[in-house]
Amino acid sequence: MKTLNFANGDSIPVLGLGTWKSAPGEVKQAVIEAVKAGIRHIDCAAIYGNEKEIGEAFSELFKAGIVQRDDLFITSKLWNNMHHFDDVEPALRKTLEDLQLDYLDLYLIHWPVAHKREVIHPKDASGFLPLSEVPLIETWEGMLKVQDIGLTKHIGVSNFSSNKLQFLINNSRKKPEMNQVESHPYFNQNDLFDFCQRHEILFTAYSPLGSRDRNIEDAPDLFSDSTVRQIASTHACTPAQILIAWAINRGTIVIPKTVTPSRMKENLKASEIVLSDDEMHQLNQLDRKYRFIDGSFWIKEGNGYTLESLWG
Ligand SMILES: NC(=O)C1=CN([C@@H]2O[C@H](COP(=O)(O)OP(=O)(O)OC[C@H]3O[C@@H](n4cnc5c(N)ncnc54)[C@H](OP(=O)(O)O)[C@@H]3O)[C@@H](O)[C@H]2O)C=CC1
Ligand SMILES: O=C1CO[C@H](CO)[C@@H](O)[C@@H]1O
Repeated sequence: MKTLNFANGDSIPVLGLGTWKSAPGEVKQAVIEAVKAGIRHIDCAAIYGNEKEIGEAFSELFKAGIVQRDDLFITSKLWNNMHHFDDVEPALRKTLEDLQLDYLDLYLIHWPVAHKREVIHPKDASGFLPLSEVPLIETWEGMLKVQDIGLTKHIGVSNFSSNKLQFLINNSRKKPEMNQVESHPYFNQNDLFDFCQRHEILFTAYSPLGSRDRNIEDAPDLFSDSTVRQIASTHACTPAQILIAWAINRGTIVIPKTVTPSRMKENLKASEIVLSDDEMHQLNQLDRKYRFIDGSFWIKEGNGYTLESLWG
């Protein structure tokens, strides 16, 4: 499996398994099947509500000797209600307990949005905390601490704009090692990707297939796109494989979610597809700045967040 490297030489497999929406009752088997198929990178988050079951999968895989801990690259994310400096370590310890691990490979701040500790999903403005009260730099200091004490090898962020990354670069002793954001040919995020490359920050593309299990009303369908289909037919592969190959050929990490074993193999195989410069150009031309995760769920009247302040 192809990998990219962190500054210290540690590697991350370019293809990972997403686990959002992988339901209790299916996610354990999905992770076991994925690892058996050869996937070595699993993307988790406390908010996905399935880390306990994923932990059972890891425990079984290790006990059966199918892989060892250091064969896997495991990511998780700090939820928005644990942004205070003193909350970061307990949040990560809970994730480690659920995943039955001693350390993570990568821990990310999930969103540049803060909630009150007791509020997981705010219904209105009263559940939020303004960033002036819990500045992102405070949360980032908490991330540095959990890395220093060995609970995670690498630290980074998710859903951060270049301005927010620049702020951490300017104001901290260590910059994020990863930014995980939405990216696919309808929203290629070229500028943000360039920024990350210039600053040696790795870039992970989430929802690379268009978050298809959410059935978003009026959403465009990447699989029906005529350019994607035509390139798929040239390579005798599926549209999903072209979308994954596009992400990998341009130098990003990509984390398609699936609970279907045949798709795990299909997605893994996509990492071997080499796209020509012309094919990459055609796919890059498809950009229409379309977000399947538009962040509007964070904007509540009077909470101080706007789409401009979220993504800008
Ligand atoms: N940091 C963040 O804020 C976010 C992170 N993420 C991460 O990124 C991951 C992926 O994004 P997500 O939004 O889940 O959506 P994806 O774009 O990965 O789409 C997942 C859907 O595609 C289907 N699928 C997967 N492979 C294939 C294939 N080869 N052929 C046809 N259909 C396929 C899956 O079906 P099935 O499972 O039924 O096989 C599922 O319905 C998440 O699971 C999560 O780990 C996602 C959103 C936000
Ligand atoms: O990773 C993600 C999926 O789940 C979360 C909501 O429950 C999203 O906010 C987030 O972007």
